[in-house]
Amino acid sequence: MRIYQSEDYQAMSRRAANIISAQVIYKPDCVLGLATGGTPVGTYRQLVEWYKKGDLSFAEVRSVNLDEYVGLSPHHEQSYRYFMQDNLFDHIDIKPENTHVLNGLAKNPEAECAAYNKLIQDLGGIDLQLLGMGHNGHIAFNEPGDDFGLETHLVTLTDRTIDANTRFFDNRDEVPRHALSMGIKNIMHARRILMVVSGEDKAEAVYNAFVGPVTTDVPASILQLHPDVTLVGDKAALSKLVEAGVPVCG
Ligand SMILES: O=P(O)(O)OC[C@H]1O[C@](O)(CO)[C@@H](O)[C@@H]1O
Repeated sequence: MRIYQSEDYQAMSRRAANIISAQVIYKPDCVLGLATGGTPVGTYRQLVEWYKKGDLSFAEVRSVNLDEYVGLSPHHEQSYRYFMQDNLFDHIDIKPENTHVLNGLAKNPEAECAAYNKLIQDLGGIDLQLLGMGHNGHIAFNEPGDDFGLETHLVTLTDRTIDANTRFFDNRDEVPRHALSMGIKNIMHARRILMVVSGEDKAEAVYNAFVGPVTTDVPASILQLHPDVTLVGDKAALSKLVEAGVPVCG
């Protein structure tokens, strides 16, 4: 596992975008696993900037997103499909048919999840999976206690996640209670994993995930068992790791 410590959010975003760029340059038709949430926004902004400068092309890239809220249409401003269009897809040359986000309006969520697992397999698996992490150590919407063996599945969000995501909605009641999410098994099958973390409020989760025991209580702790993980964080988010003496690259 490699840990890169960046001065601040902007530097962290640039570093993460560099890693994604390298993946796209080395394998132009790679499969990128993409994430939503506040943390990767700066990474996407940087990728768009480089694309606009002509440094990068996504023309052959395929993408699969981690999760989607149940009940939100792709046009809802808080849906993850909307987020991806708004933050990345609408600004680069990725082909619309090559971008994949779970359908939160699927009549049969189980069939939607099964089809998504097959899609990932048919694409040849994920080359690089970008991840953020929740305060309770969740990755995608895999909440504490969820089975590590799950593939894409229907999730009931925890109160803590609903609280954390209320900032994106008008009020707490509007936050969906369910989501469709890739499972830990899908994530662990990605060839490479890139996690981005920012802010002091994530420091404890980062510590628990990478220094604590591997346990379903902290879903991200499973990443300790993945052979190719890169963690990119700002100083604040990595502060407890550094205090504990975990070696980090500058
Ligand atoms: O980057 P943020 O906004 O802190 O979110 C962290 C995590 O929470 C989620 O947004 C889901 O609640 C994930 O998609 C993300 O990895």
